[in-house]
Amino acid sequence: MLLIGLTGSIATGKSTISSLLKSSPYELPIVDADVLARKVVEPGTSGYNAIVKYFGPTTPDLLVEPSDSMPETGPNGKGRPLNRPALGKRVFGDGEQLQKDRAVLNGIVHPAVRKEMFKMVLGCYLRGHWAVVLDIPLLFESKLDRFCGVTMVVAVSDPEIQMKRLMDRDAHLSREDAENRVRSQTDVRVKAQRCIERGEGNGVVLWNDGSKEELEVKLDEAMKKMKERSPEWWSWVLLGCPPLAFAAALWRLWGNARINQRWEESQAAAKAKL
Ligand SMILES: CC(C)(COP(=O)(O)OP(=O)(O)OC[C@H]1O[C@@H](n2cnc3c(N)ncnc32)[C@H](O)[C@@H]1O)[C@@H](O)C(=O)NCCC(=O)NCCS
Ligand SMILES: Nc1ncnc2c1ncn2[C@@H]1O[C@H](COP(=O)(O)OP(=O)(O)OP(=O)(O)O)[C@@H](O)[C@H]1O
Repeated sequence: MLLIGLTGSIATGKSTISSLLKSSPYELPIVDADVLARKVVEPGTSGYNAIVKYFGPTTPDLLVEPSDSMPETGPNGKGRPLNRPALGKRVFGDGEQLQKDRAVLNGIVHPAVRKEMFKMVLGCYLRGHWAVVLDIPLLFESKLDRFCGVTMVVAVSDPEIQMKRLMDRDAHLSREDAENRVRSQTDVRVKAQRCIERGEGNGVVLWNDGSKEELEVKLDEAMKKMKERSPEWWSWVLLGCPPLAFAAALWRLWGNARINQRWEESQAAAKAKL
């Protein structure tokens, strides 16, 4: 089964692409890291408890305010849900403390997300899907690209377009909040370059500065090429022969480790030149 790692930066169009891939003619299963990241911090989970313990004492508005519709102990007695915009203010940006707090939050959320992802991917493999889309904003940062047959980066070349789409969609964010969120991630053009350097067939960049219709056409071309390289019969062969599937996965891991080593060396060489 082909793992398609879909990434980009905030508001560059990942969800737009994943909803296209979910529907006809592709009808691919989607594993959405943002959705899982919400699930693993619901009241009562160990993720929720760890966040409340670490951030609670210094973040007075960490939980949703009690109200007529929100009891003090939460809707099911397990605590009130996290106030996500408040937690976002606490961790997004590039100050030292913000980076430290973000690393703590990532350390709580990411392992739980990876566990859920693994279960979902296994389910897709057992159902005989030829491919599954892993929609992961921090695909490269969390090194999950190692497991992907193809990485797909949705990027915009003009930062102003990204900022405008983010602020139009999330009207509650001030410009400063929006900039802090963008700055909390690797620049999307760097992700696009990294994707290109994976080479033909291993990396696809979808530039999304134009209209949604243009994006759809680009996606269609990319998916046609991908399907040619990874035909459906191959996923049935792998399903019928788990040792072969295991060997193919190891081969992929090794190939990706080499790709990533080349990228890190080129980044180090570029830094040394400065
Ligand atoms: C800080 C939180 C509570 C803010 O929640 P909010 O509902 O406002 O935003 P949401 O979760 O929808 O994220 C929106 C976008 O922000 C970006 N983002 C989220 N978390 C991070 C992070 N740790 N680092 C950089 N960018 C991030 C992603 O592009 C994401 O698509 C939330 O983003 C969070 O729990 N983040 C840590 C977990 C994480 O890394 N999630 C990303 C996928 S695993
Ligand atoms: N080509 C486009 N033209 C106009 N608007 C677009 C285009 N592509 C995406 N958008 C809009 O931009 C906003 C951000 O897109 P989307 O939600 O797909 O981004 P995302 O990368 O999934 O964001 P996040 O990282 O926050 O989950 C949405 O409101 C979407 O409708």
